[in-house]
Amino acid sequence: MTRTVIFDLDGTLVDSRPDIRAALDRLMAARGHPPFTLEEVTRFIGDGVPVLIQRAFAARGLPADPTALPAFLADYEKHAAVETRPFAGIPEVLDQLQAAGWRMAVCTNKPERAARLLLEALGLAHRFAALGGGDSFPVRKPDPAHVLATLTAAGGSEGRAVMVGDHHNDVAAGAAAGLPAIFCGWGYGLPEMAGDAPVASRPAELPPLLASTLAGAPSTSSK
Ligand SMILES: O=C(O)COP(=O)(O)O
Ligand SMILES: [Mg+2]
Repeated sequence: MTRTVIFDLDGTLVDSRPDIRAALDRLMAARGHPPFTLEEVTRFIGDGVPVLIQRAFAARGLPADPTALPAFLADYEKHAAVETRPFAGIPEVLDQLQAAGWRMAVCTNKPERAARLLLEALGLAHRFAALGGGDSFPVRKPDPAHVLATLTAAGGSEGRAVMVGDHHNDVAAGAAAGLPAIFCGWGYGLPEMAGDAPVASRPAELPPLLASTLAGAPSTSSK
């Protein structure tokens, strides 16, 4: 029976911070505000673009602006793959997992259209059986329904799936969905966000860790 790995996107498969930061800085510059540091932007990422914008505006003491989200997205979608690249080792890991028969999906809080454009620009889109974006379903991570809907769309089954991500939202959504999770130490999350999840410190550790994590997980499905 097929095994499925559900990957988070930002901070897990791709280092998207430079282009998120650039689009955010253009948004702020248009309002007469200075750019953010990479560290500031790192803390804004993880809960989707609407929250990213809220955090950026709050950091500059700006009131909410309903025009900011569509302006950011229109700009970011055009420039999502200028500097964004897969983390070193990720393409090889995807090759290995595919060869080992793993089905792969992406469950990201990034809006679906931007995520799809980015994966296509990087030549990675064809790898994934499903893409669940931050606006694909009525809920998003840490809500487990986001993970489960992505798993269903990929044709996977709950007892044979693992969630892989770099943020507390990924670990929490996986756990609440009944899926074991692996925390990616190379991403944007703080180390304590791993909780009890096993930690991969670099992408090459993922294939063996995925196999052992799934083997050690209680089976919740006979499908
Ligand atoms: O868009 C975000 O804030 C985070 O996206 P991710 O879920 O792929 O990490
Ligand atoms: Mg992430």
